[in-house]
Amino acid sequence: MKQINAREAVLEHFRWDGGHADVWAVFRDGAALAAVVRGLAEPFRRAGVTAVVGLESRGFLLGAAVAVQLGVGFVPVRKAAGLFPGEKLIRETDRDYRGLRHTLRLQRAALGERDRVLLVDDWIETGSQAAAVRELVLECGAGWAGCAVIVDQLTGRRRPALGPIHGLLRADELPAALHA
Ligand SMILES: O=P(O)(O)OC[C@H]1O[C@H](OP(=O)(O)OP(=O)(O)O)[C@H](O)[C@@H]1O
Repeated sequence: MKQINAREAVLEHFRWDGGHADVWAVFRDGAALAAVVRGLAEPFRRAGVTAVVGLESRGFLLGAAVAVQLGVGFVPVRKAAGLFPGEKLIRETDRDYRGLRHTLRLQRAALGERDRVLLVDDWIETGSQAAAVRELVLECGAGWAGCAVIVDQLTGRRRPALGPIHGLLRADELPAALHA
């Protein structure tokens, strides 16, 4: 498979549809998906990461792929619905980019004090969901390695606590023509 640059891969395949970002379109192309996964993993290869955490739903796909790149396991954070066995830690988020609050769940046995955790997601905007994930991770006694995201649109107060944040692109780098 031809190797392409992660940023170029996103810019080529990313779509706006009815005013909404369609990040799934990036994943349909095998070379683009591979480039994005490598690009997300790269800044954290020597960061001592022992586990990747991913948020339902796109964070599941990307997080598991980045975990394989880093040679570590994947830990899911699920939203309210869906079977999720065992003891859970639970956090309510502040309002996210859609004005919604979510109930996030993490299996208590998934992480411990020896872990250093990287959050992988497609997009960060208000950081409300990432902040709740970080609280869950810390409640397990694990350390925080930062965030790897495709699009970094985070401004404001949450940035220092969630960092380092490595984004492949800033939201203002996405082609304006595609906003239509
Ligand atoms: O920075 P915030 O304002 O908290 O928003 C970022 C989160 O929102 C999106 O997920 P979404 O809730 O749309 O779920 P999805 O992946 O199932 O579409 C995105 O994948 C992040 O997880």
